[in-house]
Amino acid sequence: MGRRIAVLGTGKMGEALVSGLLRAGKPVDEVVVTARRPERAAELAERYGVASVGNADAAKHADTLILTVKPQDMGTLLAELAPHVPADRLVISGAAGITTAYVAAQLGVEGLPVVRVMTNTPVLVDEAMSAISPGAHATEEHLRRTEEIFRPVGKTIRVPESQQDAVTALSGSGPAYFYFLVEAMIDAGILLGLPRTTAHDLIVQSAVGAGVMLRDSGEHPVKLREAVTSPAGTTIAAIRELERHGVRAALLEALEAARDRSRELASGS
Ligand SMILES: NC(=O)C1=CN([C@@H]2O[C@H](COP(=O)(O)OP(=O)(O)OC[C@H]3O[C@@H](n4cnc5c(N)ncnc54)[C@H](O)[C@@H]3O)[C@@H](O)[C@H]2O)C=CC1
Ligand SMILES: O=C(O)[C@@H]1CCC=N1
Repeated sequence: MGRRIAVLGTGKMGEALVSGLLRAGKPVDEVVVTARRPERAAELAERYGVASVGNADAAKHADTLILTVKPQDMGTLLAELAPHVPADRLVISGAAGITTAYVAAQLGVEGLPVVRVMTNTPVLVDEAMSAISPGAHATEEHLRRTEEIFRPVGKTIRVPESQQDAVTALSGSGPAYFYFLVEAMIDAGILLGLPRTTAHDLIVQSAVGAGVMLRDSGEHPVKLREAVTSPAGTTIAAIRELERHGVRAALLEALEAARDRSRELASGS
Protein backbone atom coordinates (compact mmCIF):
# COMPACT_ATOMS: atom_id res chain seq x y z
CA MET A 1 0.00 0.00 0.00
CA GLY A 2 1.22 3.51 -0.83
CA ARG A 3 1.38 6.40 1.56
CA ARG A 4 -1.95 7.34 3.15
CA ILE A 5 -2.99 10.96 2.90
CA ALA A 6 -5.53 12.59 5.20
CA VAL A 7 -7.19 15.89 4.38
CA LEU A 8 -8.32 17.50 7.64
CA GLY A 9 -11.17 20.01 7.53
CA THR A 10 -12.42 19.22 4.06
CA GLY A 11 -14.15 22.40 2.90
CA LYS A 12 -13.73 24.06 -0.51
CA MET A 13 -9.94 23.78 -0.73
CA GLY A 14 -9.81 20.39 0.94
CA GLU A 15 -12.39 18.98 -1.45
CA ALA A 16 -10.57 20.45 -4.46
CA LEU A 17 -7.40 18.73 -3.29
CA VAL A 18 -9.16 15.39 -2.74
CA SER A 19 -10.62 15.52 -6.25
CA GLY A 20 -7.18 16.41 -7.64
CA LEU A 21 -5.47 13.55 -5.80
CA LEU A 22 -8.01 11.08 -7.17
CA ARG A 23 -7.82 12.51 -10.72
CA ALA A 24 -4.05 12.09 -10.49
CA GLY A 25 -4.55 8.36 -9.84
CA LYS A 26 -4.14 8.15 -6.06
CA PRO A 27 -6.10 5.03 -5.00
CA VAL A 28 -9.24 6.00 -3.12
CA ASP A 29 -8.37 3.74 -0.17
CA GLU A 30 -5.19 5.81 0.37
CA VAL A 31 -7.13 9.04 0.91
CA VAL A 32 -9.17 9.83 4.01
CA VAL A 33 -10.96 13.01 4.96
CA THR A 34 -12.18 14.62 8.15
CA ALA A 35 -15.13 16.97 8.37
CA ARG A 36 -16.85 18.73 11.24
CA ARG A 37 -20.41 17.88 10.19
CA PRO A 38 -21.60 14.29 9.50
CA GLU A 39 -23.64 15.51 6.47
CA ARG A 40 -20.46 16.92 4.96
CA ALA A 41 -18.65 13.60 5.52
CA ALA A 42 -21.54 11.76 3.83
CA GLU A 43 -21.46 14.18 0.90
CA LEU A 44 -17.72 13.61 0.38
CA ALA A 45 -18.15 9.83 0.64
CA GLU A 46 -20.90 9.92 -1.96
CA ARG A 47 -19.01 12.19 -4.36
CA TYR A 48 -15.56 10.59 -4.16
CA GLY A 49 -15.92 7.29 -2.30
CA VAL A 50 -13.42 8.46 0.34
CA ALA A 51 -13.61 7.28 3.93
CA SER A 52 -14.30 9.83 6.61
CA VAL A 53 -12.62 9.50 9.99
CA GLY A 54 -12.12 11.59 13.12
CA ASN A 55 -9.15 13.96 13.34
CA ALA A 56 -7.37 11.76 15.91
CA ASP A 57 -7.74 8.64 13.74
CA ALA A 58 -6.45 10.53 10.71
CA ALA A 59 -3.36 11.55 12.67
CA LYS A 60 -2.78 7.99 13.88
CA HIS A 61 -3.26 6.20 10.56
CA ALA A 62 -2.24 8.52 7.70
CA ASP A 63 1.38 9.27 6.79
CA THR A 64 0.68 12.76 5.49
CA LEU A 65 -1.74 15.17 7.15
CA ILE A 66 -2.96 18.09 5.04
CA LEU A 67 -4.59 20.76 7.18
CA THR A 68 -7.17 22.77 5.23
CA VAL A 69 -9.18 24.47 7.97
CA LYS A 70 -9.50 28.25 8.15
CA PRO A 71 -6.65 30.03 9.96
CA GLN A 72 -9.08 30.96 12.77
CA ASP A 73 -9.87 27.24 13.32
CA MET A 74 -6.28 26.05 13.23
CA GLY A 75 -5.63 26.41 16.98
CA THR A 76 -8.59 24.18 17.88
CA LEU A 77 -7.67 21.57 15.27
CA LEU A 78 -4.03 21.44 16.37
CA ALA A 79 -5.04 21.09 20.03
CA GLU A 80 -7.26 18.16 19.03
CA LEU A 81 -4.47 16.54 17.03
CA ALA A 82 -1.57 17.15 19.42
CA PRO A 83 -1.87 13.98 21.55
CA HIS A 84 -2.11 11.76 18.45
CA VAL A 85 0.61 12.88 16.02
CA PRO A 86 3.70 10.64 15.88
CA ALA A 87 7.01 12.33 14.92
CA ASP A 88 7.21 10.49 11.58
CA ARG A 89 4.16 12.22 10.12
CA LEU A 90 4.48 14.86 7.44
CA VAL A 91 2.18 17.77 8.27
CA ILE A 92 1.24 20.11 5.43
CA SER A 93 -0.58 23.32 6.32
CA GLY A 94 -2.55 25.05 3.57
CA ALA A 95 -3.89 27.91 5.68
CA ALA A 96 -3.19 31.56 4.97
CA GLY A 97 -0.93 33.22 7.51
CA ILE A 98 -0.29 30.17 9.69
CA THR A 99 3.45 29.56 10.11
CA THR A 100 5.19 26.18 10.25
CA ALA A 101 6.63 27.24 13.62
CA TYR A 102 3.11 27.78 15.00
CA VAL A 103 1.93 24.37 13.73
CA ALA A 104 4.99 22.62 15.18
CA ALA A 105 4.70 24.44 18.53
CA GLN A 106 0.98 23.69 18.90
CA LEU A 107 1.48 20.01 18.06
CA GLY A 108 4.44 19.91 20.45
CA VAL A 109 6.21 17.03 18.69
CA GLU A 110 10.01 17.29 18.68
CA GLY A 111 11.49 17.23 15.15
CA LEU A 112 8.11 17.08 13.38
CA PRO A 113 8.37 17.97 9.67
CA VAL A 114 5.92 20.72 8.70
CA VAL A 115 5.53 22.17 5.21
CA ARG A 116 3.51 25.29 4.39
CA VAL A 117 1.71 25.46 1.05
CA MET A 118 -0.28 28.27 -0.50
CA THR A 119 -2.32 26.97 -3.40
CA ASN A 120 -5.37 28.46 -5.14
CA THR A 121 -8.82 27.41 -6.37
CA PRO A 122 -7.78 26.57 -9.98
CA VAL A 123 -6.70 23.35 -8.28
CA LEU A 124 -10.19 22.31 -9.44
CA VAL A 125 -9.12 22.40 -13.09
CA ASP A 126 -5.51 21.23 -12.58
CA GLU A 127 -4.22 24.80 -13.08
CA ALA A 128 -3.32 25.66 -9.49
CA MET A 129 -0.29 27.69 -8.47
CA SER A 130 1.09 26.13 -5.31
CA ALA A 131 3.98 27.71 -3.42
CA ILE A 132 5.78 25.36 -1.02
CA SER A 133 7.99 26.24 1.96
CA PRO A 134 9.81 23.92 4.35
CA GLY A 135 9.56 24.37 8.10
CA ALA A 136 12.57 23.83 10.35
CA HIS A 137 12.50 20.01 10.22
CA ALA A 138 11.25 19.46 6.68
CA THR A 139 13.81 17.82 4.41
CA GLU A 140 14.20 17.52 0.65
CA GLU A 141 12.22 14.28 0.83
CA HIS A 142 9.30 16.04 2.55
CA LEU A 143 9.33 18.78 -0.07
CA ARG A 144 9.30 16.18 -2.83
CA ARG A 145 6.38 14.36 -1.20
CA THR A 146 4.52 17.66 -1.02
CA GLU A 147 5.28 18.39 -4.68
CA GLU A 148 3.97 14.94 -5.63
CA ILE A 149 0.63 15.94 -4.09
CA PHE A 150 0.37 19.40 -5.65
CA ARG A 151 2.09 18.94 -9.05
CA PRO A 152 -0.71 16.89 -10.65
CA VAL A 153 -3.11 19.76 -9.98
CA GLY A 154 -0.99 22.59 -11.40
CA LYS A 155 2.36 24.27 -11.11
CA THR A 156 4.51 24.25 -7.99
CA ILE A 157 7.24 26.60 -6.84
CA ARG A 158 9.47 26.54 -3.76
CA VAL A 159 9.73 29.79 -1.80
CA PRO A 160 11.25 30.74 1.55
CA GLU A 161 8.55 30.85 4.20
CA SER A 162 9.28 34.57 4.72
CA GLN A 163 7.68 35.16 1.28
CA GLN A 164 4.47 33.24 1.98
CA ASP A 165 2.36 36.22 3.05
CA ALA A 166 3.23 37.99 -0.21
CA VAL A 167 2.57 34.79 -2.17
CA THR A 168 -0.84 34.54 -0.52
CA ALA A 169 -1.62 38.10 -1.66
CA LEU A 170 -0.54 37.35 -5.24
CA SER A 171 -1.51 33.81 -6.20
CA GLY A 172 -3.61 32.60 -3.24
CA SER A 173 -6.10 35.44 -3.62
CA GLY A 174 -5.13 36.18 -7.24
CA PRO A 175 -7.97 34.33 -8.99
CA ALA A 176 -10.47 36.54 -7.12
CA TYR A 177 -8.96 39.71 -8.58
CA PHE A 178 -9.34 38.35 -12.12
CA TYR A 179 -12.97 37.32 -11.44
CA PHE A 180 -13.61 40.80 -10.04
CA LEU A 181 -12.21 42.43 -13.20
CA VAL A 182 -14.21 40.10 -15.44
CA GLU A 183 -17.39 40.85 -13.50
CA ALA A 184 -16.78 44.61 -13.86
CA MET A 185 -16.05 44.31 -17.58
CA ILE A 186 -19.24 42.30 -18.16
CA ASP A 187 -21.13 45.13 -16.45
CA ALA A 188 -19.40 47.54 -18.82
CA GLY A 189 -20.75 45.45 -21.70
CA ILE A 190 -24.26 45.91 -20.28
CA LEU A 191 -23.63 49.66 -20.08
CA LEU A 192 -22.68 49.59 -23.76
CA GLY A 193 -25.97 47.85 -24.58
CA LEU A 194 -24.85 44.25 -25.11
CA PRO A 195 -26.91 41.31 -23.86
CA ARG A 196 -25.40 39.87 -20.66
CA THR A 197 -24.62 36.45 -22.21
CA THR A 198 -22.86 38.11 -25.15
CA ALA A 199 -20.82 40.35 -22.81
CA HIS A 200 -19.97 37.32 -20.67
CA ASP A 201 -18.78 35.21 -23.60
CA LEU A 202 -16.73 38.04 -25.12
CA ILE A 203 -14.93 38.85 -21.89
CA VAL A 204 -14.39 35.30 -20.66
CA GLN A 205 -12.86 34.17 -23.95
CA SER A 206 -10.70 37.32 -24.02
CA ALA A 207 -9.51 36.47 -20.50
CA VAL A 208 -8.73 32.87 -21.50
CA GLY A 209 -6.89 34.01 -24.66
CA ALA A 210 -4.92 36.62 -22.73
CA GLY A 211 -4.08 34.05 -20.02
CA VAL A 212 -2.77 31.52 -22.52
CA MET A 213 -0.69 34.21 -24.27
CA LEU A 214 0.71 35.40 -20.94
CA ARG A 215 1.73 31.84 -20.11
CA ASP A 216 2.84 30.53 -23.50
CA SER A 217 4.12 33.41 -25.64
CA GLY A 218 7.23 34.11 -23.58
CA GLU A 219 6.50 37.83 -24.03
CA HIS A 220 6.47 40.38 -21.22
CA PRO A 221 2.93 41.64 -20.35
CA VAL A 222 3.95 45.16 -21.44
CA LYS A 223 4.79 43.88 -24.94
CA LEU A 224 1.51 41.99 -25.15
CA ARG A 225 -0.44 45.10 -24.14
CA GLU A 226 1.48 47.29 -26.56
CA ALA A 227 0.57 44.93 -29.40
CA VAL A 228 -3.12 45.61 -28.68
CA THR A 229 -2.69 49.36 -28.30
CA SER A 230 -2.91 51.07 -31.73
CA PRO A 231 -1.88 54.72 -32.17
CA ALA A 232 -4.86 57.03 -31.55
CA GLY A 233 -6.98 53.88 -31.21
CA THR A 234 -9.56 52.46 -28.85
CA THR A 235 -7.29 50.70 -26.35
CA ILE A 236 -5.27 53.78 -25.43
CA ALA A 237 -8.52 55.67 -24.83
CA ALA A 238 -9.45 53.01 -22.25
CA ILE A 239 -5.94 52.86 -20.75
CA ARG A 240 -6.00 56.63 -20.19
CA GLU A 241 -9.14 56.21 -18.07
CA LEU A 242 -7.64 53.27 -16.12
CA GLU A 243 -4.56 55.39 -15.33
CA ARG A 244 -6.68 58.47 -14.51
CA HIS A 245 -8.68 56.41 -12.00
CA GLY A 246 -5.53 55.04 -10.38
CA VAL A 247 -6.17 51.36 -11.13
CA ARG A 248 -2.44 50.56 -11.00
CA ALA A 249 -2.05 52.25 -7.60
CA ALA A 250 -5.24 50.54 -6.39
CA LEU A 251 -3.77 47.13 -7.25
CA LEU A 252 -0.52 47.93 -5.44
CA GLU A 253 -2.46 48.89 -2.34
CA ALA A 254 -4.91 45.99 -2.63
CA LEU A 255 -2.19 43.36 -2.71
CA GLU A 256 -0.35 45.09 0.12
CA ALA A 257 -3.57 44.89 2.17
CA ALA A 258 -3.90 41.18 1.39
CA ARG A 259 -0.28 40.62 2.46
CA ASP A 260 -0.90 42.49 5.72
CA ARG A 261 -4.07 40.50 6.39
CA SER A 262 -2.15 37.26 5.88
CA ARG A 263 0.35 38.46 8.50
CA GLU A 264 -2.48 39.23 10.91
CA LEU A 265 -3.98 35.77 10.43
CA ALA A 266 -0.77 34.33 11.86
CA SER A 267 -2.08 35.28 15.28
CA GLY A 268 -5.41 33.57 14.57
CA SER A 269 -7.40 36.83 14.47
N1 LIG B 1 -10.45 29.46 -0.80
C1 LIG B 1 -9.28 29.76 -1.35
O1 LIG B 1 -9.18 30.29 -2.49
C2 LIG B 1 -8.01 29.40 -0.66
C3 LIG B 1 -8.01 29.01 0.66
N2 LIG B 1 -6.83 28.71 1.28
C4 LIG B 1 -6.82 28.30 2.67
O2 LIG B 1 -7.51 27.08 2.75
C5 LIG B 1 -8.15 26.98 4.01
C6 LIG B 1 -9.58 26.56 3.82
O3 LIG B 1 -10.27 27.52 3.07
P1 LIG B 1 -11.68 27.16 2.43
O4 LIG B 1 -11.64 25.79 1.88
O5 LIG B 1 -12.02 28.31 1.56
O6 LIG B 1 -12.61 27.18 3.75
P2 LIG B 1 -13.87 26.25 4.11
O7 LIG B 1 -14.58 26.95 5.23
O8 LIG B 1 -14.63 25.91 2.87
O9 LIG B 1 -13.23 24.90 4.67
C7 LIG B 1 -12.77 24.69 5.96
C8 LIG B 1 -13.45 23.46 6.50
O10 LIG B 1 -12.85 23.06 7.71
C9 LIG B 1 -13.84 22.48 8.55
N3 LIG B 1 -13.32 22.44 9.92
C10 LIG B 1 -13.04 23.49 10.74
N4 LIG B 1 -12.55 23.05 11.92
C11 LIG B 1 -12.50 21.68 11.84
C12 LIG B 1 -12.09 20.67 12.72
N5 LIG B 1 -11.61 20.93 13.95
N6 LIG B 1 -12.18 19.39 12.29
C13 LIG B 1 -12.64 19.07 11.07
N7 LIG B 1 -13.06 20.01 10.19
C14 LIG B 1 -13.00 21.29 10.56
C15 LIG B 1 -15.03 23.37 8.33
O11 LIG B 1 -16.21 22.72 8.72
C16 LIG B 1 -14.94 23.63 6.82
O12 LIG B 1 -15.68 22.66 6.10
C17 LIG B 1 -7.98 28.31 4.70
O13 LIG B 1 -7.00 28.18 5.70
C18 LIG B 1 -7.51 29.24 3.61
O14 LIG B 1 -6.60 30.22 4.12
C19 LIG B 1 -5.66 28.72 0.60
C20 LIG B 1 -5.60 29.08 -0.70
C21 LIG B 1 -6.76 29.50 -1.43
O1 LIG C 1 -9.15 34.83 1.36
C1 LIG C 1 -8.44 34.04 1.99
O2 LIG C 1 -8.10 34.29 3.16
C2 LIG C 1 -7.96 32.75 1.35
C3 LIG C 1 -6.47 32.66 1.35
C4 LIG C 1 -6.05 32.84 -0.08
C5 LIG C 1 -7.31 32.81 -0.81
N1 LIG C 1 -8.34 32.72 -0.03
